[in-house]
Amino acid sequence: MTEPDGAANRADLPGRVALNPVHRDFFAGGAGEERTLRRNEEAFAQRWIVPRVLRGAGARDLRTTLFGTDLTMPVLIAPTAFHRLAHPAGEVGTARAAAAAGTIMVLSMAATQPVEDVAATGAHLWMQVYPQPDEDFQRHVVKRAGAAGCRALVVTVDSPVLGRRERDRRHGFRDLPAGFACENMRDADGRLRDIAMDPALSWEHIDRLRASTGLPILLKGILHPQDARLAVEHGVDGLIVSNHGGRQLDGALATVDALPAVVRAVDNRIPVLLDGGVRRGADVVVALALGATAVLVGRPVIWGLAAGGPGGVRDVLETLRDELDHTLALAGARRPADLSADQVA
Ligand SMILES: Cc1cc2nc3c(=O)[nH]c(=O)nc-3n(C[C@H](O)[C@H](O)[C@H](O)COP(=O)(O)O)c2cc1C
Ligand SMILES: CC(C)CC(=O)C(=O)O
Repeated sequence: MTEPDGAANRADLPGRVALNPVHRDFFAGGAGEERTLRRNEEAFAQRWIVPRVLRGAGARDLRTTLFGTDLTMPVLIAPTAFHRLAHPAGEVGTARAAAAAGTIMVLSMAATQPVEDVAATGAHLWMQVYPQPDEDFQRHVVKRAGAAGCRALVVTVDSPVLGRRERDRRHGFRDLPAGFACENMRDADGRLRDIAMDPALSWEHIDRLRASTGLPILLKGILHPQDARLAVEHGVDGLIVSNHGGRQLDGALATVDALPAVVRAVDNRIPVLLDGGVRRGADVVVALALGATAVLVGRPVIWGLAAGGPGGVRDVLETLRDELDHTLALAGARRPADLSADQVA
């Protein structure tokens, strides 16, 4: 998606705040040569919808239910770090837009505002966590998220180490500036912890997490069908096919290319979601037709927030809703479930 710059950073639009170029590169960038970042969008551009006709489909119904939560559309907000660097309204602003649009926001473990404040918007929230090797601390974070009202846990499993983001390296951008903190990384005494990434973690960690919480658990960052099967065996409730928006393993498979094999491996036992490169209603239709229950969007939400605060995020979500509705109509479907894989070439 085109990054806001130049004219898009004009200060004369409501709620618009010029984005610091270092922060813009943090949001926009990917790992290495950014091959996977580009490929996520290209892979959607190379999928073609085969419409069905004369099906009497009538008015569309985009409603979707995930783990008992009713959504107005199958488009969710992916967890992304540091929203206060995009706009002073921060994660609370993004959550206001999610509440207004009737969808779920996945709150990043690297959010710059406390989960309690974000939940106070009334938005449906899921909490994203990087599995923490200090499991007492992890249980504390999970308990706090549950107490605040988060309805599911999204465990990001594609980050045994942090990706090499060359834009950040060039800028020397390593951490949040003074005055900002990852507010959900406080321990029981209020002290801030760093987010740990640990290449030694294994399925046993997921088993213990599974045993420690009644919240539904989704694994985010699954690309291999065998990992999808293992996730089902380990009692996971949902999967997010994701390569972290090309920010972790550069050279990783594009998500829409990975989706069909994961969907086959899961065989309808749990919902499969997808993120990475979803920019248009047609992309949503392709992912749904290939078996995704819903999709998530990352950078488009950040650009909306930077451009117009909560109203900007709302515009992004409503544009996706309109495009999805329109594309479904043209594809001959009333509901997402009417789409089938033979409608994608
Ligand atoms: C600026 C930025 C920060 C991100 N932070 C997180 C994060 O804290 N946790 C996480 O699991 N994924 C994170 N992601 C990955 C997103 O959840 C998602 O997988 C990705 O952005 C989807 O691709 P898209 O941006 O092409 O829509 C981040 C992505 C971006 C762009
Ligand atoms: C601060 C990081 C842990 C979050 C991030 O940039 C990412 O997950 O891509």
